[in-house]
Formats: sequence, C-alpha cells, structure tokens
Amino acid sequence: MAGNGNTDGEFSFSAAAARDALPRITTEKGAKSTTSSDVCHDDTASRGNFQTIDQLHSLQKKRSAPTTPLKEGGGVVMGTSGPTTPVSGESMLQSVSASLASLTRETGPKLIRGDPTSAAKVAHVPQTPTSVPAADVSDSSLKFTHVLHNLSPAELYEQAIKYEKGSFVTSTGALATLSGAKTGRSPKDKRVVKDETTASELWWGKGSPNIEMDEQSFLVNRERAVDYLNSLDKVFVNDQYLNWDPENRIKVRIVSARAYHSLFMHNMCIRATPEELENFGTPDFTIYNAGKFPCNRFTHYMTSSTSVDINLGRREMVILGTQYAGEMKKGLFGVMHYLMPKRKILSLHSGCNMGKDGDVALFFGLSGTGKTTLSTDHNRYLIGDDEHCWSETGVSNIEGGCYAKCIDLSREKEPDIWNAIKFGTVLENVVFDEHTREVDYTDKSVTENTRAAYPIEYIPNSKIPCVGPHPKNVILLACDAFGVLPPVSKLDLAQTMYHFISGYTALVAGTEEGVKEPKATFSACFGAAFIMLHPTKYAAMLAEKMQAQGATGWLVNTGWSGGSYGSGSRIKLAYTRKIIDAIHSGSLLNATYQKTEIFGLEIPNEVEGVPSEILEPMNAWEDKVVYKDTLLKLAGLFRNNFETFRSHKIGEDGKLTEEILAAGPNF
Ligand SMILES: Nc1ncnc2c1ncn2[C@@H]1O[C@H](COP(=O)(O)OP(=O)(O)O)[C@@H](O)[C@H]1O
Ligand SMILES: C=C(OP(=O)(O)O)C(=O)O
Ligand SMILES: [Ca+2]
Ligand SMILES: [Mn+2]
Repeated sequence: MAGNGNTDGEFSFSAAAARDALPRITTEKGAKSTTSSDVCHDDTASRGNFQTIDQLHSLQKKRSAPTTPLKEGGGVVMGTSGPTTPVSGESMLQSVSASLASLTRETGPKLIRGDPTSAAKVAHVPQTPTSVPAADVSDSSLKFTHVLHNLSPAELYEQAIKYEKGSFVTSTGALATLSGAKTGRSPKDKRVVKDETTASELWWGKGSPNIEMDEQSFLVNRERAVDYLNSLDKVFVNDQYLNWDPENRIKVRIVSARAYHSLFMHNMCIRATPEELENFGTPDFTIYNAGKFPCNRFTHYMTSSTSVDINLGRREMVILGTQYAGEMKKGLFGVMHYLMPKRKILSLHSGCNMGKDGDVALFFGLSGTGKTTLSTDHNRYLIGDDEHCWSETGVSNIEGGCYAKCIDLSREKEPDIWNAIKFGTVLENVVFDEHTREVDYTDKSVTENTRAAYPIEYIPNSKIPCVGPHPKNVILLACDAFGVLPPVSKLDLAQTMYHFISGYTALVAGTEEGVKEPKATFSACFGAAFIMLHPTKYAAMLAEKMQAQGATGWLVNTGWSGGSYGSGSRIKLAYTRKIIDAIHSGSLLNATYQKTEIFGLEIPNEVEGVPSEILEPMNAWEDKVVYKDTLLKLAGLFRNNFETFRSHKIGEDGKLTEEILAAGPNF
C-alpha cells in the first residue's frame, strides 16, 4: 500500500518531520510530569471530582430520584456506586428468580440486577446453595442472567438502539422499532389451557377464539420460553398494573427479551409509583415473552412456530415465535375478560371518553373502526382508547396507554395522536427518511398495520386517574365497506344487543390490487378474539347495565357511503366527528327520525354539520338497484351469522331474548 512508507501499518512521523518541528521541550530527567511546572496542561481550570474518563462519564449521569425503589448493593450486584440497603433489591431478584424457575431442573436461575456490560462483579445467588455442581445440574445453572427491572424509557431507548436491529430515534423523538416477521396478531396460534375448571367455564367450540391445549403442552412451551430467556445475558422485567379501579387492580409481570417489548408494556400498562413497586409482592399474572424464539411444532396442539398460550389456572401466558407487541396487550385483555366477569364486572373492547359535564361515552368496534380515533377528542377527556371495565361504580380503563393505528396519520385530522408521537412513544414498523428521520405515515412498505404506543398522559386532555361515572351513550362502530349501513342510527336496547352480539364490520384488505369485494367480519361483542366466556354472558351484563343507567345505543358507520368500496368513498372523518358531537351533546336524541327498510334502523333527518343527503344511505347511491342487492346481501350475512346464537337465552328475561332475535334484519 502506498503512503508514508510505513509497512507494518503503524503510523509514525518521519525523522525529517520530527527534526523540523517545534523545538524540543527538555524535561528534567526523572521529574514527575504531573507535578512539574514545566509540563503543559490543556486546561487551567481546577479539575472536578474525577480522576479518569470513566469517572467523568459517571458524573454526567446524575443520580436520579429512584424510578424504581430497588436499592443497590448489599450483595445485589450494581456497578460501582450506591448506598446499600439490600432488602428490596434482593427481594425483587428473588421474586424474578422464582418467576423464571425451571420446573424440571434447578429452581431459580442466578440473577444479577443491571446491564451485563456494567462493571458488576459480585454475584447474587438467590436460592442455590454453594456447592460443587452435581452431575445432574445443567450449564445454565452456572451462569448469571442480568435483570433489567422496570427501566426508564431513556434506558430502554439506549438498550434498544445499542442491541436491537431496526431501532432508531425519529425526528420527533419516538423510538422506531421493527416487530419482525409478524406485524399483527396471530389469532390462529392462540391456545387456552382446558382443565377441569375452564372446560365448563369458558366458551369452546364453533365461533370461539379459545382453541384448547392441555396443561402438559403448556408446560412444555413454558419451559421452552423460560429456558430461552434464562439462556440470554439479560432479560427485561416489567412489574405493572392493569385496571385503574383500585379495588380491582391486577398486578402483572412481563418478562421479555427485548427493550422494545419492555417499553411497549411500560407505555401500555399502568405504571407503578416507587412506593407501589416497593410493596409489589407476587404478581397476579405473568407473561413469558420469548419473542422470536419459536415453539416446537412437534409439541402437541402446535400448528405453526408461533404460539400464544394462556393458562388461567397458573395465571401465566407464554409467547413463542412472534415479536408483535400487541399479543401481550391483547393477551392480558383476554385474561381480564375472564377475571372481571367473575367479580360481576363487565370487560369491554371499547374506547371511552367523558365530556365536561361528566357524560361518558363508550366506543365499541373491531380493529380499525375508530375506537382510538374517536375517543381521542380534543373537546373531551380521554379515559381510554381500547379496553375498559364497567362495574357497579362506573367505568375504568384497564390500560395505562394507547395503541393508535398510524397509517395515513395526519397532523390536521388527528392532532392529538400526532403530537403524542414524541420521546417515549414506541413507533412500530413505520418507514422514515434515513437522514432526517421524518416518518412517512403513508408508507406501507413494512405493513399497513403501523402503530404508535404511548402513555395515556401524552394525550393532553386525558383523564387521570382513568375512571369515570356510568356511560350515557354506547356507540357501536362498524366500518361498513359495503356502504349500506347509515352513517348513524339510534338503537333500542334489543337492537343494541343484536348488533353487540353480531359485532359486524367489513373492511377491505388494505388497498391491495385485486381486492374489490369487502369482506364481512362478525366478531361477537366486537372482540371475539379476546372474550373468554360465551358472548351472551357479556351481552346480558351490558343489557342490564344499560337498562339500569338508561344509556342510549347508537350504530355509527365509519366506513363507506354512496357505494361499496371501489365505487363509493369512506365517510369523512370530519362528518363522523360531527355525528359523534351530536350524540354527546344530546341534540341527536331530540332529532326527528325515520326507519330504514330491512334493518329497521332509526335514522335522523338532520345532523348539524353533516350533509343530510348522506344520512339515508340509499340517497347517496346512484344505482338504487345495486344498493338494494348489496343491502340484502349484507342482511343475509347478518342472519347467517346470528344462527348460532338463536338457541341461547340472554339474561334472566326470556322477553329480551325474543326481542333481540326480532331486532335483526327483516326480509
Ligand atoms: N370516518 C371515519 N371515522 C373513523 N375513522 C376513520 C374515518 N375515516 C378514516 N378513518 C381512519 O380509520 C382508522 C381508525 O382506526 P383506529 O381509530 O385506530 O381504530 P381502532 O382503535 O378501533 O382499532 C384511523 O386510521 C382513522 O384515521
Ligand atoms: C391492537 C389491536 O387492537 P385495535 O386494532 O382494536 O386497536 C389488535 O387487535 O391487535
Ligand atoms: Ca420532541
Ligand atoms: Mn385502537
């Protein structure tokens, strides 16, 4: 190689250059350079409280008021600093060790608190007696796993950026992440353990989301996840809460392999205060998220390398072979759909907000129908965007954050969600400019299901604590891509129950080429993928509560108007917002109504700010014959779907069951 003639690769000055350079400084032989007044220093200021670069760096990070109460030291390993009050740090490690215990070999793994790259040296061995390893002890018992317990968002950013490919800070400060091969949930890979109790309690069979697995197969998957997690240098542990109703709060622990997952759950679950964490104790429910590590297809009941397994008896969930973070959030939601009805509390797949006068509205709907968009309303207090409980005392959010769809997100149409995408927010599977890191929300290169997960307080008018009085309005959202449902209709109780049990929406599979036919989906209780009991159990509770509170039901079509997907167009968000405003204000209750044919829906003649001609869907269609055919087609789909519910009684009142059956389409 050409250059300075140096062949061994080391850089050196040529002799000539040295000779012609600055005059030599001669120092007294043997003089200590640090004390010699002849020695040049590069600064004259008095030195701070450090002797080395590492110490200087250690000053940069100001010791914080603890975000977790876990004290450092006392045998529990922590870097170099820290006073020593051993108790809580130690008990956390013991608790996590118990969570991660192998059920077939040694008990708990050896755990160290903190990052493996930190200078930790001292070992904390929770349960293993000090002895020479016996022949039946595996190598895994000889290693330590670092526990990153309830890290702050900033710490999780650093972990993600350092170690997880595809993690970047966007121009507004959000953490962009990739969820890998899976960019949505895998309902076909969900399994629920069927044991003596759940066999009789849960909804099984046709239409049910609960596909069974046995206890033994669960334990095989659990061991697989735990072994994987214990084999890592480090695991993330979140101890958090579900449900803002203090009397019905559930303690959850999430053990995961990625900072992305830890930050996601930090945002989505309720964050504990330091005092609460100090007394956290044993979690009520634990998730083992092994992420990309697959399940073994030779395991009984497994049909792919992805498995999401819920064991209600053990109060555990295992995730293998998917990194889509929504599995954790929605998995816990399923658990709440089991636990809460046992306490006579109704769990709801709905958004929820409250007006200045304390009027509460629920927004039910399947994915993509507008729960998040419409519950996030600048003129109202946001209680939550997706999962709620309705108890004797009112409503409470289950979660501590929101999970908004980002596709085509715009500052103009959804300013509050736009502004929530800042430091701390997890931004999944979006595409951004490699230099400016500005996100292109229209880009579907990775997936159509791009998402933002942020703490609820990122929405300026969120209601903290996220609880409210009994709902006044129950809004059922359907994104009808057939374009035949009215933009808004008022429902009586039987109709509300009929549509709640039906859980209809019809979306188009994105804007992919060749997809012309809207696909109808019926998902009982607008969340069949998450319910645990038979839909009529939830419906009966909803009917009873709505009746007792005198709440009004509404059906709002956030989908197409003037034609099906392809010929009509999606109802403008601005119009839907006006409709929702009129529901909230009570003005729509006093409007004059007419009844539609076939579905028998009461539609208003006028809504302020909405063109009247779109309120009756037929008016907006040019071809009335095609309209009628499409309407009949949809009515047929409703009727077919409801067949399975004909034999079920809803509530104690046989009369209501009859009314509900009569509330469907008539043709
Ligand atoms: N008329 C409308 N009403 C509600 N949402 C609409 C409407 N038109 C377009 N959208 C878009 O549809 C999507 C609704 O998604 P989202 O609110 O996240 O649904 P969910 O929370 O029910 O899963 C958003 O991207 C929103 O911008
Ligand atoms: C996150 C989800 O819910 P939603 O689309 O209702 O917000 C989901 O279904 O995975
Ligand atoms: Ca910012
Ligand atoms: Mn949502």
